[in-house]
Amino acid sequence: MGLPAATAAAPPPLVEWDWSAASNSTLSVGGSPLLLSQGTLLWASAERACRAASSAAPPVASTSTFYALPALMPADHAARLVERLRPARFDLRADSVDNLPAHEFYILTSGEPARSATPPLAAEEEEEARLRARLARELAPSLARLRAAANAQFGSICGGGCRPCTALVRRYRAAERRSHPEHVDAEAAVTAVVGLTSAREDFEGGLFVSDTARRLFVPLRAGDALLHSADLFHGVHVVGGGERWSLVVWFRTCDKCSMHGADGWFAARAARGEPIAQYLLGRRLAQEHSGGVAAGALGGRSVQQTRERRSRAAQWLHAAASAGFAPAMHMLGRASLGRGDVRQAVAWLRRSVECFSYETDFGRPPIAMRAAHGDPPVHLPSNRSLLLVHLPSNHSLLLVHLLSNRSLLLVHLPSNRSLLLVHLPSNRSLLLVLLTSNHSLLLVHLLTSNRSLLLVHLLSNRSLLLVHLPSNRSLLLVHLPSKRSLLLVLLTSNHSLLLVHLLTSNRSLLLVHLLSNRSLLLVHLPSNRSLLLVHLPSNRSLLLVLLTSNHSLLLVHLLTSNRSLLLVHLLSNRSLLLVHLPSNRSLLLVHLPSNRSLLLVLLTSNHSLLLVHLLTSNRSLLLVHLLSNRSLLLVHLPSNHSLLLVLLTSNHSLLLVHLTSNHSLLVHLPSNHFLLLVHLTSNHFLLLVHLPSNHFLLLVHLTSNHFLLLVLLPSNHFLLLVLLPSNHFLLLVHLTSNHSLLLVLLPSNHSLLLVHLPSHHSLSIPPLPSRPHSIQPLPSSPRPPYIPALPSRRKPSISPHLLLVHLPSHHSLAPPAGRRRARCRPSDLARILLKCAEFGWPRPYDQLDGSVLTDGDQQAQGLQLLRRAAVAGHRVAAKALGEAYADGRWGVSPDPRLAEGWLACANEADMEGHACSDMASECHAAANAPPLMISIEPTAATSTESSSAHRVTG
Ligand SMILES: O=C(O)CCC(=O)C(=O)O
Ligand SMILES: [Fe+2]
Repeated sequence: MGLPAATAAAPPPLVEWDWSAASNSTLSVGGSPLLLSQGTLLWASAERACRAASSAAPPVASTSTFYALPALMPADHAARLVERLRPARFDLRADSVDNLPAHEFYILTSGEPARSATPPLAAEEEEEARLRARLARELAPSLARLRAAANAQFGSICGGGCRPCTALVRRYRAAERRSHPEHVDAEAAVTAVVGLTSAREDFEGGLFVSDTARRLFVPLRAGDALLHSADLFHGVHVVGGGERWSLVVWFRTCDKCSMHGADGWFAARAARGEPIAQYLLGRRLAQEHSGGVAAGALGGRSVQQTRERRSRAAQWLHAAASAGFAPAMHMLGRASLGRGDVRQAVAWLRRSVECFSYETDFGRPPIAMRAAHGDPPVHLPSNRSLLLVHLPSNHSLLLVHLLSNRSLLLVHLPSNRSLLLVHLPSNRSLLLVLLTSNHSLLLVHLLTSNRSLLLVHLLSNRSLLLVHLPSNRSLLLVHLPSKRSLLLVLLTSNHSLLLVHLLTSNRSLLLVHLLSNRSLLLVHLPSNRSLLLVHLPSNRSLLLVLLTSNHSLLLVHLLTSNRSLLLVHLLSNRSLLLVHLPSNRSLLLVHLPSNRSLLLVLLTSNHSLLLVHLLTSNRSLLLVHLLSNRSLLLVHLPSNHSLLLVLLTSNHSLLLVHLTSNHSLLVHLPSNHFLLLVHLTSNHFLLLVHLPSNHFLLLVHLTSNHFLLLVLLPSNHFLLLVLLPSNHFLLLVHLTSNHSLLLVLLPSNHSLLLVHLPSHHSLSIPPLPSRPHSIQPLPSSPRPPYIPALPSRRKPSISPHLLLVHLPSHHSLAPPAGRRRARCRPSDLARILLKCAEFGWPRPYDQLDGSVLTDGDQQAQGLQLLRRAAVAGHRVAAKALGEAYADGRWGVSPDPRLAEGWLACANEADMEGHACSDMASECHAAANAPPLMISIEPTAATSTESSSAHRVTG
């Protein structure tokens, strides 16, 4: 499969920055001294294997300088800031670095207390505004010290004009976010990071700097700060437990918080051949042409100028990539993806991952894009949770997520759009949700810790079937058909059975109670409120009580042990009672009350008992038959023609059949306490649960589209799950008692995917035989440096604990290139994306950048998705739309004004990070316009960046 993750080296060790060589200096700020410890990161030449053969000379080495400011802020101020923010709502917007929820709280934007990012209730909004203002006040002395240091140490960047424009608090903790992949802060002139909790005390790891060969952790304690410029490649990784909080301050220049004067300081270094500077320059040019930092100049730029900037951006990025600089390769990959060139994108992104010397999340390509290229994408985040996505050729989607706490989340979306979701949390409970294409819902929740089982089945006819099997082995079954009758069966741990059938249509009630001593209690309350009660105690005598609405009482007690008969009849109203005891000792009893219901009891010579109760008012029929072998047969046929049948055989097993007018339910409970439940709904769904006495659970679900779901949970906590949809796709998940996971996937193309993940935490994806790479120059780039095929540079590290085998039908480990391509059309991907969008998955367009859809015959949908994403504040989408209108790609007519409008939206997002949601309303008019039909009312040109977006109509 040749996954990038498979070829990545081992996770980086926790190496700390060595400050012993740092040169210290002191700055006086407001009369008090500020200690500065200088660190230097040397960008050594990239490994030869990562460099292009065409770049003969090794790249120019360069350095990135940064400063540690010990105790910049008093530690108790840092602690107070954390405490104030603990109850606050953190922003979960997609992070611009890794697209995952950011978990950050903005205090300042544009140098002022930030506005709320998401519109909350007014009262909450006000409270947040007060909190921000208060934090801004409290932070002012620390920000002043940082500002002085930034202007003093980075004078060539700031020109003395740097001011704190953005301040935000980030939080890293379990179940939220543990890391922030490597990046440069390209949109800040200078950055300061202040630790709010202490490395080594509150957490391990934390902030690190990287030269792509290794990560060096900078152990900031609460109150310590790190000051750096855009050429510092850095990230965060918190190892193990613990909580890290940090204050991030982005400095920009002049009163308007722009990048004026601070955006080109690396140009000369780029020209000298420093890859990091070439990368920054390429990035910034790319940003500018798409409405990036130099927004002010955008209004006046022609489409031709935009093209030129893009081509220059590509040239610089190619230069850095040729020198083996992995982040530049990553950016070129993203650019290829934006153009819909999936193959080229994969080549670049794969290379960017390989050119790191350690395992990192940086550059991990979007999941679906990798799937489109034919690789079952495996995502292994640094917290060692496992995300596996398999997109077989039939476009069904299988997603398995195994979290570090060993809980398992499995989502299967077959091509017929039914959805299967299995969640197996670490406490070994199982949650299974199946939403088929006809919108019926199956939900199984199995809490293995106490072994209780909850099963909810909501059929498309809106009838509801609920089975609850708690740990004490009692069984509760509720069936609520669409006609609102209710069937409830309770089988308690002492093996007594309670069955309640409430037909709401006529409101008659049937209740059967089979006690643990195996006596039977039966109560029938028809709509006319007469009461029929049959009690068959364990000594096999029969007690029958009938209390009609007219208060007459009929009581029959038949003691079979001595065969004596006791009969009491109290007729309050002239109803008729008839008792017949023939010579063969059979007994016939007929009761015809004034309401003309009929009660008939027949005790034949072989001592079997037949009881018929026909309530003529609603014509429902109740029949009890106690055969000589002492089995009991009970038939209830209510007026709605549903049929309820209970048979208690001589071996005390119970057979219960409920056949409603829609042909639905059958339950069999044999004497050895096996439970067999078959549910056959009118739309031919079949649900079968088998629970043998040794607590194995077998569940089979066969929907009308021939989808088969089978779950087997043996008593030793093994879990076996087999899923066979109509397209012959087989999924088998086996979770053994030692908590290791075995997953077998056999798609319709007969390829086999097997993942074995043992219980201990060591997890790695084994590599597969390396395939030759062929990275082609980007078509849009004017004579870009050519990067030839490279040999795999590292020896794969095979973990003995993980077995991953992918065996396609022709038994080779990698399908031939032609076939791979055949499966990898962007239009396949488009279908998947549309499907995701249909299910309302969170921001599918984020994963795909939306733009893959704009390839081929689905441009209109692609544009619509991009538009939706842009309106939601997604700057990549706004950028892509802007570029589309600038170039006239994806079938849109070139339109400089629209291009400008969308790029301005993207730019606003770039500038403020969180301003997209506000821009959403400004972009709204443009966004709601039907695709390809947008026109602009002619207006006088204005200089404001985003005003054109307001003017869009149609
Ligand atoms: O949290 C940190 O220490 C740094 C975060 C960071 O690098 C950023 O937000 O750009
Ligand atoms: Fe950063």
